Amino acid sequence: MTTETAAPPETHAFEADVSKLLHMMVHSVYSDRDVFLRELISNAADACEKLRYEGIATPALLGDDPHPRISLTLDPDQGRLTIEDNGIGMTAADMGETLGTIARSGTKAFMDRLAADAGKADSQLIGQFGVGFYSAFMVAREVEVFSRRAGTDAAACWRSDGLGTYTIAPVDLTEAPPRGTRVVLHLLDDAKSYAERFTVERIVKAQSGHVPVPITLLEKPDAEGNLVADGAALWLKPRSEISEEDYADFYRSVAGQYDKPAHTIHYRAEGRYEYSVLTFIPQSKPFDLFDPDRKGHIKLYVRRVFITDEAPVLPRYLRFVRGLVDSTDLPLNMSREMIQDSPVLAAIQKGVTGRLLGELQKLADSDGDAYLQIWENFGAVLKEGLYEDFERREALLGLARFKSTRSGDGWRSLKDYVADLRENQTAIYYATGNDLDRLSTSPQLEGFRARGIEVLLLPDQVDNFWTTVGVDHEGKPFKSVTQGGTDLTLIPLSDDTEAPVQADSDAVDGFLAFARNALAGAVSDVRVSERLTSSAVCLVAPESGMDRQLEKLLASAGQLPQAALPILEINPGHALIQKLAVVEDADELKADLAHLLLDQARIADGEQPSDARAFAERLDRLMRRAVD
Ligand SMILES: Nc1ncnc2c1ncn2[C@@H]1O[C@H](COP(=O)(O)OP(=O)(O)OP(=O)(O)O)[C@@H](O)[C@H]1O
Repeated sequence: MTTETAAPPETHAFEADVSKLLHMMVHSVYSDRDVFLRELISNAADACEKLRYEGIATPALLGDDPHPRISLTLDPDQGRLTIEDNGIGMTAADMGETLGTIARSGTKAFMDRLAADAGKADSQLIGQFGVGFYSAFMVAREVEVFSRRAGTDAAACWRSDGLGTYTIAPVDLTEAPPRGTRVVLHLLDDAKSYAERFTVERIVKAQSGHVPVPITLLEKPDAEGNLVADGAALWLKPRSEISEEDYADFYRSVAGQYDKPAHTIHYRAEGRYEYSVLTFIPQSKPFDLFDPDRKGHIKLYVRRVFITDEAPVLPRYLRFVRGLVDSTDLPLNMSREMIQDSPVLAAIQKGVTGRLLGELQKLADSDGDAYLQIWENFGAVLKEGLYEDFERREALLGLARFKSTRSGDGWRSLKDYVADLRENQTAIYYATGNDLDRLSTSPQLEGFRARGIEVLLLPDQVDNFWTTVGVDHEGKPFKSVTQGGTDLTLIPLSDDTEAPVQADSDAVDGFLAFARNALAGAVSDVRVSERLTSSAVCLVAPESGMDRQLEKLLASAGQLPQAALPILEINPGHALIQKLAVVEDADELKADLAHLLLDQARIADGEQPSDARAFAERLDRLMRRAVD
């Protein structure tokens, strides 16, 4: 059988982004060029898995060659390395779509980072992201891809020197694999060692030993092939037979990560449903951790057949976990969409989520330092579960670690917090913000410090949300230090704290009334504070109102028409307030000072004065008075 080969190759220009990427690859100073082989083997394995999946519905695609395989053929004389698979293959149109554009989401993220770094070709970045097919140009002066899509009678060749253009042309069927893809690398002079057995074998063993497709190595084009990786599914082997390196290697190939796993969880669930789980918690934050789509990365297999990595195997707040679940019970011939809605998948999700949280708790109990490393990387994501997963809120609260007015450089658990509750303390106090340093010096904390009451300092955006959903712990509600009254007076001052000086309350009341009037429209009330010991003023939210930080966040996102007016709290023991309270007949000065005090409280909260011009004028008047 032959195809029409007369058509001349069509020349195409790479997408602008691809050209940029290629330029970088070619001029890369990245020392670990070996990664190109992992990328190409992983593409070949993906192609085999895609075929395995399509072969379920259309067994004819597999023909008389049902077993997936990858071969690596070396040609040291010609300086060539060929990677061939009998997977799904590509049509000429597929090649145009996938090998001239950037398909890979990781590569897109890589390009974004590159753009953000003003085009600096940082070799570290290549290592961090991996850049798929194009990494071939780190070692090759020319790349040819011969491919034949399963079930078709046509083959095509893609060819490029990586310098701006590529060609696609139909080729005779004898030039392509009977099914699948052959990638031929014409190696650069300084990359000829990639056509040597020793080098290639070492790299495969180190990087791709656990891809679920067997890999054979041919030392020369016509040599006998040697098996260098058996394609056995690592996750189905007993734990006792798997070394830490095996796990780390598998993690890198399954997760496309370049670090080591911080924690590995491998087990087989037996009972109503049977499935194997092999998951990893990365050691560093993946680049897409805070992408808005919050996509998970667990691959779903059914009896060793890769089905999808889009299924919601884990809740979104566990999206940092990498790995796979292989189910025995899901039917293989179900569409991906139906699988997503299947009760079996729901049961698996429940089981795996519970187990992962349980394992994290075990780690927290047995190796606090290792656990804290995980929390530091992923705590902000796990806390989303406090908001979204009511059923596991207790478990998640148990896992949560916090910075607090007592944590110093360490972290505090709620168990620690509750153990140190002060007499009469009925709530767990917290302050939210986006800057830990500013939070820890905020005036609202003064009264709590004076009473030795610990305040949790919550700097992540998600903290503004979960704290509002009625969370409590051991019967103690969470309460914002900037919200409503505090009843702090019921809690005694610490022994080393002097009782605040109380000013003549009539005079203070008079000033409060004056300030209420002067600041009408800017605050909802002006009142005496229990929170302050050294600062003169602070702003708080009304008792029934939203926490101030959340309100600001929602208002700035346009989700609140207008933030509610705050309450200005005044420290009656503060020298300035005491003096101000007894000033008579100087209403203009007192009004200026009341406004300046309000602006001062806003600034302490990380805000701007409400009217910059009026603020400057008031300050100007005051400074003139001071020097007159
Ligand atoms: N051996 C192959 N067989 C079939 N298709 C391939 C093969 N190699 C590459 N491709 C196609 O080219 C595309 C681009 O490959 P590339 O490695 O750049 O990204 P990717 O594999 O899609 O990325 P990711 O690893 O993030 O999924 C692949 O998605 C696939 O469609």
